[in-house]
Amino acid sequence: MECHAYYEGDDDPEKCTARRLERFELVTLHRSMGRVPYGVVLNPHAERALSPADAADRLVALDCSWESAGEAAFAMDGVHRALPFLVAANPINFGRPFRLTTVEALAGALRILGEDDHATRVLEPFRWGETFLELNEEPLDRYAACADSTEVVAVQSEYLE
Ligand SMILES: C[S@@+](CC[C@H](N)C(=O)[O-])C[C@H]1O[C@@H](n2cnc3c(N)ncnc32)[C@H](O)[C@@H]1O
Repeated sequence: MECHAYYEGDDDPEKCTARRLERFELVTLHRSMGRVPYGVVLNPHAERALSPADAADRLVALDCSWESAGEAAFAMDGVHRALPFLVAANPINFGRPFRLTTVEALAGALRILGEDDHATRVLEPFRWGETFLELNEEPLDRYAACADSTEVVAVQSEYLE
């Protein structure tokens, strides 16, 4: 699975997970929207939740600050999908649902799509990376066993109750 990110460059470069992934050759960063390839776009505003039915060979994230991650920022072409309830393990938003870093979003998506080894690999450069998979092990296993987005949303509703 190819991992891509559009890099907006408005977040603290020291803490930016996409830049770190690029250094480890685990993601391809694009600095122009026009160069972002077509794929499954990880978009928290998308209507449909990601599920194993989303046969994908390319994931695309938008790396920017949360302040500029409004709906309009996700202007790239592709199949837009939101990640279901998952909890952040990064130190800035630890324990907070839905507000994932770029690497957590990519890893969560890879796990839901059955690419477990790849998910582990992208998290390796982060000291809290393993914690993300541990914290979310049960929901990730359950989402990965779903047939489609409707089932994923049904599982998610149990965590939101
Ligand atoms: C807003 S950026 C913040 C990046 C952060 N500065 C970093 O260093 O990783 C996080 C990106 O991850 C993806 N993402 C995060 N949470 C998500 C969710 N709940 N559903 C879908 N995509 C999500 C989106 O592409 C989003 O733009």
